[in-house]
Amino acid sequence: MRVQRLFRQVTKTPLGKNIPKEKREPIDYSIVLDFHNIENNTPENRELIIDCTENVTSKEFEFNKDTEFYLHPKEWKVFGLKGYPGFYFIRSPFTPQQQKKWIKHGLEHYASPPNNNNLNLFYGPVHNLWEERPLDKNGERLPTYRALLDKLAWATLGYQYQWTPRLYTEEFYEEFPDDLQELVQKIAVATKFDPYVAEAATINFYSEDSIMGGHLDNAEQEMEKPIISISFGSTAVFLMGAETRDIAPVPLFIKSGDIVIMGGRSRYCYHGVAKIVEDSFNLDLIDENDSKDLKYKIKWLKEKNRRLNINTRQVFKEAKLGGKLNDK
Ligand SMILES: O=C(O)CCC(=O)C(=O)O
Ligand SMILES: [Fe+2]
Repeated sequence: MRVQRLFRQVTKTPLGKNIPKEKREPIDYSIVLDFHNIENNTPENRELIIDCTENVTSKEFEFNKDTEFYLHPKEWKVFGLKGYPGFYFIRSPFTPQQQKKWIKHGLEHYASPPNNNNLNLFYGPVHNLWEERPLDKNGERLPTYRALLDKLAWATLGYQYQWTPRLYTEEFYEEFPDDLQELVQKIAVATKFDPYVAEAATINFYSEDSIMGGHLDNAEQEMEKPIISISFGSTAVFLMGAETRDIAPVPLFIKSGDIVIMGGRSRYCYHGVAKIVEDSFNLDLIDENDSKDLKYKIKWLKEKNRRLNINTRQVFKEAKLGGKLNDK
């Protein structure tokens, strides 16, 4: 993906010396498609944007109400991308308060045992990533497991994806969270991908220097159902590629709360994250009145321009959800 290079900042001099952040050559984001600011797009990108809001939100959904987890669907703004039938972009359908609910869940439950994460591989199950530790012998409070938190890169829900053999097996299954299931099933109804059962999810934790190389998600037996991807925190430049690597991808911004649905053709396309935009953390998430715990998590996200991405998949053609669906 050559486009990827456009978002790579030069951080070192030719002699290998670090260039301080404020002295680095700024990145030019003008070619990045922005669903939040339609008028500001280049004419080429403007051509690619299809407003699907009417089609999606004028329907009478049985869930036509706001909840503590998302806004009323009539407030949703939904877009498609020309040439990618089955791709949808929902502009954040969450208030800052609702975004924080998902962030809290993501950081507390989704990233903790029995769900697998990248830390477990080295350190065994870490149950208390966020907890304050007991006072030390001088009565000083020890910090949280900061060093470990800094290394948190991914967690898995439902059928636990096995990264090395690149597969899911029925034996590695953990309960899929109901709130997330509920949300993505509503999104699937709205975008006509129902029935949809999220059987697995990956949670990705990005920080200011993270990228995700171009890849295909094709370990799922069921490829006709979309990947539903929800992000919080800082803004990413996402690259929506094609079926082969030699076709240039479309770069687009994903901001805090935005939802990307990769169904249809886009389900078979390469994609990746080229850049976490500098100083792009969603400042609406900062609220002095929040609990101490929540403020700590938000501060942790903001300090390294972090981004939390949750993406769900249906794994089996006949959804099994760990045997749960057969019990009914
Ligand atoms: O972070 C994102 O927006 C994309 C993540 C992704 O493509 C994946 O986890 O497979
Ligand atoms: Fe992916």
